[in-house]
Amino acid sequence: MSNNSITEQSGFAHLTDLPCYVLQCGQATAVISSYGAHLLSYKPEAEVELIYLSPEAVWQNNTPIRGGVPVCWPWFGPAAAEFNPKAQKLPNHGVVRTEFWQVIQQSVTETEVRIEFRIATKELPYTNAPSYLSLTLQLTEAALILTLNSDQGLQQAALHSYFTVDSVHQVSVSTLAGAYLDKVKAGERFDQQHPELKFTAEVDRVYLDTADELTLEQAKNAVQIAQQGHDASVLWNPWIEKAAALKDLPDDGYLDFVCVETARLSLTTSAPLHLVQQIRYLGQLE
Ligand SMILES: O=P(O)(O)OC[C@H]1O[C@H](O)[C@H](O)[C@@H](O)[C@@H]1O
Repeated sequence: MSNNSITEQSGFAHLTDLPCYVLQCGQATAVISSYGAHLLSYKPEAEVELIYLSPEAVWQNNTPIRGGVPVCWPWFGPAAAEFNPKAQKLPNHGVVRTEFWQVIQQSVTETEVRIEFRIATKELPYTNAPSYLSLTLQLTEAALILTLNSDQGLQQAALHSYFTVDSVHQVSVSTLAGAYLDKVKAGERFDQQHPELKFTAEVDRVYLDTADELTLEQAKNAVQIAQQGHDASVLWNPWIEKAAALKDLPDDGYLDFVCVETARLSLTTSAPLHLVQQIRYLGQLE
């Protein structure tokens, strides 16, 4: 008999009263909130946390949680004109980060623990919008898999994962190739020169046509990030000045995480969404 389980819990870390579900599969645990269907923690082993949550994150008053894995949908970043025909003031990264989602399925087996959240689209400011979004979290002993699904319609989406690191100065993400748009340089297009990206300044890059697998390596350990259904991966670290400007991040908080985001950003397709990010701990490095 396994001790695999799903348990409801009120609050996680300093986020008192936040409604959460704790999943356990063998030694692995994950914590996800129904607010934003927001993953807050993934520990493949008891003492190993892979996800960063800002100690200054808040969730009341329509604020998205800083850290974890925010779900960006149905647009990414500031809403493009296609999503915003009336040029309204719209939230960054869409509308589902600050909504409560419904749990529609839970299952616990010997090998996998799974929970599925769903949210129906409220009135969106544009036509040709999809009607729902669902997020499935699958936890096994070997990996955590997040999957976003929705029906047809114009939509962008991202699993905006914040990975915790010992020091941003000792992190690299590989294997990167091809073109990227550099949002730090007004979206200008560049070609990646090295297969590895190291963080030495603000990074906000949209890599187009990225590999299906990326590796986040730091001094002591490594994490594999496998993706499907994406047309881009976004790498982000706000660095010193932007971190200081973010109210819900400590000034030196930028040292403690990098974001590796699996995204679908195309504005020229209305195909149903199926976006997957799988996180696998590769363990201690020799
Ligand atoms: O502050 P947020 O709305 O959560 O956005 C945080 C960041 O998300 C993504 O990584 C974008 O590429 C960045 O431009 C943005 O600053």
